[in-house]
Amino acid sequence: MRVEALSFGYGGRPVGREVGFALEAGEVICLLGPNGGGKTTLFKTMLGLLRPLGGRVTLGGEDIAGWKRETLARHIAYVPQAHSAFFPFTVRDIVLMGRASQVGLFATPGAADRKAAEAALAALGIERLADRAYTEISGGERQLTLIARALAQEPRVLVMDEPTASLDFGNQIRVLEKVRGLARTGIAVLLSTHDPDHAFLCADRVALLHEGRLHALGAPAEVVTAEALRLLYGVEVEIVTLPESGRRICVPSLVSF
Ligand SMILES: Nc1ncnc2c1ncn2[C@@H]1O[C@H](COP(=O)(O)OP(=O)(O)OP(=O)(O)O)[C@@H](O)[C@H]1O
Repeated sequence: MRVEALSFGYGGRPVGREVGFALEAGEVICLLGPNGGGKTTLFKTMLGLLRPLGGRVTLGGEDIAGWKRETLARHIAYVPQAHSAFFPFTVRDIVLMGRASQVGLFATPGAADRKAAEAALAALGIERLADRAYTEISGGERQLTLIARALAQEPRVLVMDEPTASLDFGNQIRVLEKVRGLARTGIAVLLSTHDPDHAFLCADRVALLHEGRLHALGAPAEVVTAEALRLLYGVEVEIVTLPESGRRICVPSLVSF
């Protein structure tokens, strides 16, 4: 998938300008940027939910602007920020809805669809929630359900908006592991996060969105620096390399200490 000189925003008012990058099969790109920085707006534009103010988004060389919703959904899955629920569908039904792009919105799901849904529930370790109402589970459990729904879709590209935001520490790590596993199967993953350590844990490349522009894009060690985090978030951070593993971690400091 390619994003080419993309400008995006609402009602003709740009939030981001001239953003360009290619998301390759089998890679994970982490998008970092401050609150209100335009990450969700970029994603919605990449998914064809918002019309670009300039530039274009292509998949397999074709501009997605002319694609029907169903065609898009056959290739790209979206995990939105965990939302509140209104209809008491079961978790299994929500995950099965991920198959709608494969079977058609009003077609009855077949055995293969049910199998894909069960496999997605198992992959996220939430089989025990399958018969619970989506309106009666926790925010983190909803997030896991939405990820399972995206998996059931069997997409080429997976766009995830802060997929770890409402998860407990264990589930954050398990979801990042899952993301790496998906990339190994050839899926291209773009995810936003507010935790730069997550970029160190799971990203092949990191993109920084600053004041509506792509400030940097590259290997985590090159892009996630103390200077960059100061610029993005206005805080002091030390990047420490662990002696045994060579892994990097971010250690923020409190100014008043
Ligand atoms: N529907 C909308 N109409 C008009 N402006 C919007 C709309 N949604 C968001 N915005 C504005 O667009 C800007 C970018 O918002 P966006 O949600 O893309 O940021 P974000 O990086 O995803 O933020 P966060 O990290 O807080 O989720 C913000 O200034 C926001 O107020």
